[in-house]
Amino acid sequence: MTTEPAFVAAIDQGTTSSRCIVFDRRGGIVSVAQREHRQIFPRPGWVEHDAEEIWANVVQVVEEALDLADLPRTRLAAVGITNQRETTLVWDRATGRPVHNAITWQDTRTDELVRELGGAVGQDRFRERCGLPLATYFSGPKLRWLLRTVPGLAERADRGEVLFGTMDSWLIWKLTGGLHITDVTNASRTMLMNLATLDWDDAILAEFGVPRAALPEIRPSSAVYGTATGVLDGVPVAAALGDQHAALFGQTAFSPGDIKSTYGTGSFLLLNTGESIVQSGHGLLTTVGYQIAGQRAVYALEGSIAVTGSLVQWFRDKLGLINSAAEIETLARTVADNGGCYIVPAFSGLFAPYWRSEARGVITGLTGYVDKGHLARAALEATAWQTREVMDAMRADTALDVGALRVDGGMTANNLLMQLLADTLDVPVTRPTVAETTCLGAAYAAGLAVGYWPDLDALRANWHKAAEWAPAIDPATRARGHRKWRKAVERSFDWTDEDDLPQPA
Ligand SMILES: Nc1ncnc2c1ncn2[C@@H]1O[C@H](COP(=O)(O)OP(=O)(O)O)[C@@H](O)[C@H]1O
Ligand SMILES: O=P(O)(O)OC[C@H](O)CO
Repeated sequence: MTTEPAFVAAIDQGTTSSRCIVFDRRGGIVSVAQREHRQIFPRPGWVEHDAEEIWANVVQVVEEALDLADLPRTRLAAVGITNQRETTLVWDRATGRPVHNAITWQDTRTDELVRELGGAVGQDRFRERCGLPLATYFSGPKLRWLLRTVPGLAERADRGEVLFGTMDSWLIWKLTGGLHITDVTNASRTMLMNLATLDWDDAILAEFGVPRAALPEIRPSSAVYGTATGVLDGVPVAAALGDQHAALFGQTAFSPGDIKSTYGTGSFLLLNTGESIVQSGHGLLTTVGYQIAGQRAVYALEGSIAVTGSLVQWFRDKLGLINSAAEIETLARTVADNGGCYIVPAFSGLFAPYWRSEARGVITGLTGYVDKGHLARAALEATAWQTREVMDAMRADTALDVGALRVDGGMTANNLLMQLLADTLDVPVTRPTVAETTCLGAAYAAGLAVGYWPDLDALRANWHKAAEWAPAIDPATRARGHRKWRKAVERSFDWTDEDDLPQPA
């Protein structure tokens, strides 16, 4: 029996669960294990995670995935990490204990602090250096909140006694027994990293009141950081990427103009812009796509959409119109079109390209003719139109020829949605054979770092199209739909008022 390392593992530490997948050399899935963790809601708008619980889950899913594959850890050539982005943790350097629960990316407790940091100049004050608008979404404001709020923490951070990290850093620290590292993609979501130098930006650090002593070393996404101890004893820890960046890598979107969209609870489009740092004039984020050790970073433009799959969950859990997410397709297929109805799911404002926190959801175009089938269809169309607006922004920001859209994520099981996307975008939509592109991307980056895969071409050769949808509606129908969608979006604006009561979590 051979004992050569012949597999690569990926750990995906997501918003609702942690997973481990073992892959073979063709990028095929050998085993999967997954565990959910608690969502902690201390107050309306606050969402925390217990980092110790997450670590315990990670250990369990790694053990389970190895057991299921019937593999000892010695058969792993490397492990790669991918993670929910922006979620912020501070822990004690000496004890390794978190000083506070992790503050997640959806948490809006820094609303006021963000307005204060923006001052008269507003949300784009730091954009040129870090690629991001000032928003509660990113790690920097969350870290500032912790340093200001937890008694004695700022002084301890100055003395280097406590460490900041996103979930990649936490897992690398735990896996390696004490290396304090992050990768360029995760660092690019903090607001604290300068996109051009790929180092922490001293001027921003000073404004946010963050000492360098608390920050991890920034490394490429694909590089050997160290060797694991404990559950993966002896296995090289060789990659880290934010989950959306990992999906870009897993889709082998390595050339400028390549674009992927991941359809889960929300949706995230990333467009590879090569070595160019493209500043968006149309509401997109500039971010690092990935960096391979010894090479220059590859940048990306990102369009983040807050609500897509969660609208389907709302149909199921709050309206009771369907029993499962998949049933939305059956219901939407009972009608030929949306019956004039449009849904803008601005449940907590609108992200890209609008960034309107005061917007709220609307259902518009209602007549007595509209039935639940039309509503279901409008819900799917909302995902398509939101994607279209992000792609339009990408086209406006770059001269890149955006070809087919590579899709992945839970919603891509919906074939009607895939056709609606192709019709709305007027580009082909392709779905790969391996839908787990996030884990696959982390595995690819780790395998590349240890020579398990020789180069990007070997990874490209692993990508196979499972299905493709071509645009099939006439331009006049598309244009009419677009016009109506824009009118519907405008009706969602300016909804919240100063004296609105906070909504319970
Ligand atoms: N057949 C389907 N049609 C439409 N939406 C779906 C379908 N299957 C799953 N979803 C939606 O996809 C989301 C789950 O996708 P997943 O990739 O697991 O998300 P995440 O990684 O964000 O948890 C849920 O919001 C669910 O409502
Ligand atoms: O864990 P997910 O899949 O919900 O992704 C979260 C994103 O990384 C947030 O930016």
